[in-house]
Amino acid sequence: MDKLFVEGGTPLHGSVSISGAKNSAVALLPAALLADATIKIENVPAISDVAALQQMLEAAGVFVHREGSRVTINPQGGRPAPLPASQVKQLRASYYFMGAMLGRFKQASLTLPGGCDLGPRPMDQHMKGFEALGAEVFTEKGTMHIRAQELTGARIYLDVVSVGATINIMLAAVKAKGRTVIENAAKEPEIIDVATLLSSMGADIKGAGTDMIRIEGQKVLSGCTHAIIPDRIEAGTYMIAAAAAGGEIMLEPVILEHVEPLAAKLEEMGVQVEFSGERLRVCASERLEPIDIQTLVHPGFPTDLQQPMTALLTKAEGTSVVTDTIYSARFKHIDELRRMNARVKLEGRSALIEGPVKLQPAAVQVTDLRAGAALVIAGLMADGTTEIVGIDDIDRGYEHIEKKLRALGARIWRAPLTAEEAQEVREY
Ligand SMILES: CC(=O)N[C@H]1[C@@H](OP(=O)(O)OP(=O)(O)OC[C@H]2O[C@@H](n3ccc(=O)[nH]c3=O)[C@H](O)[C@@H]2O)O[C@H](CO)[C@@H](O)[C@@H]1O
Ligand SMILES: C=C(OP(=O)(O)O)C(=O)O
Repeated sequence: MDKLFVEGGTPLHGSVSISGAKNSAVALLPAALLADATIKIENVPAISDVAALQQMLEAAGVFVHREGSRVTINPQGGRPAPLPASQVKQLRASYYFMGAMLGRFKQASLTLPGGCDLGPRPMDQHMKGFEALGAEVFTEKGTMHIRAQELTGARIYLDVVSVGATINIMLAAVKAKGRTVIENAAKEPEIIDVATLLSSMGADIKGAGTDMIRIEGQKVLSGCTHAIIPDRIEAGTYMIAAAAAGGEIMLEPVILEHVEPLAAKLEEMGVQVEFSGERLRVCASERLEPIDIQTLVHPGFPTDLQQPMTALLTKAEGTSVVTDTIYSARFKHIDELRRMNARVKLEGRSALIEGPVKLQPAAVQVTDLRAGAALVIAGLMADGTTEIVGIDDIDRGYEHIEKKLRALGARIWRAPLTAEEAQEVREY
């Protein structure tokens, strides 16, 4: 276990290269189980969520080889073996093994997945989808079991717009008999990315990226090569970091439409954002206007950037209101920001952030992945050295965060925790 030190006060300058999207990668690796031949996935981020998924695939008898950012997966030796609970609990996306194993083996057994603690994260819509396809779902001693004699296409209306349920149902439905229609589907770019991989494998999927997805099931899916889209949340985090620390940075590659909701909000604050092809330039402003933000399903403002934005808004000149309509309790970072002198009031699902304040360095604890990003950004703004523990959560989703920030001129470094500190983080 490590901790991060961030010495604030240095503006960011230079270029940062954006890795492949975490939320695509974590679905694409399990999706490879569905193929009858080798799948090559390019632009795979070097993050601990991916490492855990690799171990889970290997536990299921699948050959996985990583070379640089390319991962080769040969799923032919795959079997519906129980997956190691310690890895399953490490991340939310372990749940994609349910859809992928159900599609491939007509059965799956999994302990409840982990991931960020953002308030209740039920999986009823995933189960509703699996049951509609003909599976029986039951839980025994904390393990979920899903079994089907045969999977048959069905019309499935999602009561809640869910990224995970949409992808999980797609994974099972590509191997079901006949046509599946997912109504009120989520429209996030990562869903299109998963559909692109499955289509390259020979699946027949129409409408990914709209709220109605139609899938004609196939008996056999072939091998292919697929490159993951750039991570819009990682890109967004560096955009916010530049606005917070000051300076001017270039990000590449970035897909304009994917970061548009954030770019629009930063521009409202007075930050300059310019696109040229897949390059994006962010130029900070001395004076930042306060803004209101509501997180929404795509193409609305992404909840995953709500926490980093809260940190930035402590610098705006006036009161900003951030409302998270997706997660009721995605505010655990607020207490840590308050330790750094932030003035934030919580009212239900909204945070009222009063600015501008000069953030002070403190010893702070990461409570979840994007809370970690928020604390790094706060550290870049603070007058002195901030010490951040619990950074395993940051490593779940950001490839070499301190190296990328250092290359932009930030003073940030990593050091091992003492035995006592490690114990405190475990007990937190
Ligand atoms: C690995 C991954 O891709 N994680 C992302 C994914 O999480 P995840 O797929 O878990 O998020 P969902 O889109 O499913 O959740 C959205 C909302 O629906 C609710 N819900 C979800 C499923 C369900 O069966 N029942 C239900 O009520 C959730 O509690 C939440 O309030 O999308 C979230 C919303 O963009 C992002 O914050 C996460 O980064
Ligand atoms: C909430 C997130 O991740 P997960 O769903 O994996 O917990 C995130 O990426 O911000």
